[in-house]
Amino acid sequence: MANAAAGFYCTDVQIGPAIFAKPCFHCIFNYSLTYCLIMSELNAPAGSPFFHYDGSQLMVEAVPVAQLAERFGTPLYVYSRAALKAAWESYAQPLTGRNALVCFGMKANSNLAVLQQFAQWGSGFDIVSGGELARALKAGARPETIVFSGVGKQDWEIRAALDAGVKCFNVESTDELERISSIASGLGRIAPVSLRVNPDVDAQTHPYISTGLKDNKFGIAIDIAPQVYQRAATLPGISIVGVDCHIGSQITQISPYLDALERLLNLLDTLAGMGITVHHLDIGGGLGIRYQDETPIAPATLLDNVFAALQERGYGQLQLVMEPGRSLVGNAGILVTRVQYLKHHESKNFAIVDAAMNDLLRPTLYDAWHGVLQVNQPSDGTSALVYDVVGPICESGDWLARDRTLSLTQNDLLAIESAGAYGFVMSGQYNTRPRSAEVMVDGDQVHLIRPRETVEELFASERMLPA
Ligand SMILES: Cc1ncc(COP(=O)(O)O)c(C=O)c1O
Ligand SMILES: N[C@@H](CCCC[NH3+])C(=O)O
Repeated sequence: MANAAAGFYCTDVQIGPAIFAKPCFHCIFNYSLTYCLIMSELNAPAGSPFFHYDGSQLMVEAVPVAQLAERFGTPLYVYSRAALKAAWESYAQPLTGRNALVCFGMKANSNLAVLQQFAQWGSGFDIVSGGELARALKAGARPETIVFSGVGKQDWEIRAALDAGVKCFNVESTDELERISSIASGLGRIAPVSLRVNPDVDAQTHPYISTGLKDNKFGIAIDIAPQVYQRAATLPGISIVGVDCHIGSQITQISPYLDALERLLNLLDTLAGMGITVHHLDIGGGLGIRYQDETPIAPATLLDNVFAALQERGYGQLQLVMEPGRSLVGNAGILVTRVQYLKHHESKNFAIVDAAMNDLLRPTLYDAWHGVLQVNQPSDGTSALVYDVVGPICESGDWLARDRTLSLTQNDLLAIESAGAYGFVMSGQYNTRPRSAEVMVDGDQVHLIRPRETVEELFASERMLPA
């Protein structure tokens, strides 16, 4: 691999589309090309080329994390642009030359700068609200690459999506279908529609993020899908363009995808028998990432299987749409936090940090495991203890990590790994805590992509009663 210091770039070697717009910091750190690509494909958290140690200092690309914490304060979300790009390429490369559209499931991370990068790389977007539509458009999304999912689309959101000219509505109920038709007809429009089918498949993930079982609120039961399509075909404001499903999130087995696909292909057969044909098949998002020791499925593996099944069943001409969220951003971000106090109870040691459940809700909500790194690895032999890393919020559920062996003193910095997906977007202001800042690192460049909220901003729009 070329040496960046000598003025060569990764784009000089044959790795498909250029992953790096800047000199390749992988090379600077003397990683091999194979290593870079394997790490990118596995989307590995710390230890990846994007978040790595230079001596005892944790770096994001070419920037020391401690420097970012000094400059912007903590808690702080930090994203690596190169990690985003590598994750994007893990989909884009296997899709080269294929009839496919990746629509980033932007609920995972909707910062405008993040959306802007994906839009520039050619991504479409999966949205679930009028707010997400506005964000996507602001960030440069092309409306014809936007699919609109969600069980509760409101009239104004349907109108906004029609006005924008989205690719399609992923319709999740018969009531919604009727409403979209009536709004579209009222506007003299035809709404492009794909039914989100609930295939009753167990995604083998956390129950809160499983969406394709018949007891989940999502989609239209596959048993009744043919009759709903039949109804759709008769409605004045509807044009049928696709079939859609999304069975859940943080999926690490391929079998649920293939089971769902099999059911969708059977449905396509039934529809064809009814004279209904579609332009695209949307298999949703859901690919998992490595938080701890999971073995995620590489997008290329899933795609090879999906395209093989489509060919075999005679649907090779369909456009394949995907809606990945977490796997595009999850391991491209960390949450940096500073230790405030250390506290030792008889049976527990607590590291009380300045980030909390309002900043990263996943541990509280799902018992989720996130890696914890010391931003400066101690060299002075500070003795390690087993800590619960907890926040300042008045809830016992306010924890970020449990039972971690760390060598800590007050004011040390920690990095919570795999925080790029469902991190900032799920943050709140509980306990009147301003939401954190977000920065994006690009090689040795640092961009503040969302300043920290101020306390005053938190209640600036509130009104007191007359005295
Ligand atoms: C309809 C839909 N599409 C895409 C996604 C993105 O999923 P993930 O982040 O698991 O890839 C979600 C969230 O689970 C979703 O609900
Ligand atoms: N918020 C979830 C994922 C939800 C997926 C949305 N359908 C998580 O943090 O894992």
